[in-house]
Amino acid sequence: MPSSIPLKSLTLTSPAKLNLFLHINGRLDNGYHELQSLFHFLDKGDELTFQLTDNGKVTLDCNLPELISEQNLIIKAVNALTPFLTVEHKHYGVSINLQKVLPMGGGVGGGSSNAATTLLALNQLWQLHLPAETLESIGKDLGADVPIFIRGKSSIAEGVGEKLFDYPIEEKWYLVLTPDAHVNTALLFNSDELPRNTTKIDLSELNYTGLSPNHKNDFETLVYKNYPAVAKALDWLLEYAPARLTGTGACVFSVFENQQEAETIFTMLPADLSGFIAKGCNISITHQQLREQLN
Ligand SMILES: C[C@](O)(CO)[C@H](O)COP(=O)(O)OP(=O)(O)OC[C@H]1O[C@@H](n2ccc(N)nc2=O)[C@H](O)[C@@H]1O
Ligand SMILES: Nc1ncnc2c1ncn2[C@@H]1O[C@H](COP(=O)(O)OP(=O)(O)OP(=O)(O)O)[C@@H](O)[C@H]1O
Repeated sequence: MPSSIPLKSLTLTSPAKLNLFLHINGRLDNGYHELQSLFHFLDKGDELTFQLTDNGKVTLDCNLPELISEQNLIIKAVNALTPFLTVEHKHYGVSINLQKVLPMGGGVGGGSSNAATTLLALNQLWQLHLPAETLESIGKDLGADVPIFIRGKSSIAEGVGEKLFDYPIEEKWYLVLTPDAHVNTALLFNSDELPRNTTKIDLSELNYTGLSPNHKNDFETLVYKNYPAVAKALDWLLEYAPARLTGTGACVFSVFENQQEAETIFTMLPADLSGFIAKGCNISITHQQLREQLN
């Protein structure tokens, strides 16, 4: 498509992320935590369709009607971009459809991913031409993980999560279990029982080779203790392979060399547990699709 003809619509997958490790290194005076975490993308996500309109209106439709609200991070992302519309484009609106697939409050970052996908899509549809750094800066006010989804590259996060460094790894297959538990991120960060003294890794010496004991998720013990559904899922996975919590949970995952190995374990999943299989990606699927649709 010639670049002079504006796109009328975009359909993009808004992917899940996993925190392959998550170390808490300390607590700052403002209550926030210094951390180090390896973020990797999965090839599974929510489907978002954006239709350009010329009525100045923003609408959101969703397969889960309870998600249609001004609090939805998609709407917040749209609102954060409207000040960037120029006078001649003030009539631009957008009609958005969200097909929610990812578990919510599961540590796979669905809400942050949706916000980032929205910023990336509207930057194209509304022809805002904002550089990635500006989108990341807008995104960080919507959620700590939004900039990572905007960058779209497997990354190590440092500081309170704002310092990002590319960290591509071998792309493998993940079995993710989705326990029926809603963890409260802020509460966990504030727990007296959260370990906060993991030694900071010198990133020039980091050699990530999978779920080895060299790396961990510092929330895991706390979440295991307080959320029986997470404990059950983790215990089940550990029967077959090393397993870990992502983010502050509730999802847990194991990694496999190929799809077949992951499928073999998945077929043994008891009826009272649920999950999915996905491939790890160094480049977010949103970015892969944007490249294809813009060329
Ligand atoms: C830890 C991660 O799960 C890793 O993916 C995410 O960064 C958390 O992202 P999120 O759920 O979007 O959480 P945010 O809304 O940014 O932060 C929720 C709360 O967690 C605490 N918080 C968050 C990040 C950080 N470095 N230190 C903190 O202490 C703060 O109390 C904050 O109010
Ligand atoms: N577009 C959205 N999709 C999902 N949840 C949203 C969205 N917008 C707002 N939310 C709210 O955010 C909450 C957490 O959603 P999300 O799926 O991002 O959690 P998460 O996977 O635990 O993320 P993280 O790993 O960043 O902690 C939901 O319970 C919901 O109330």
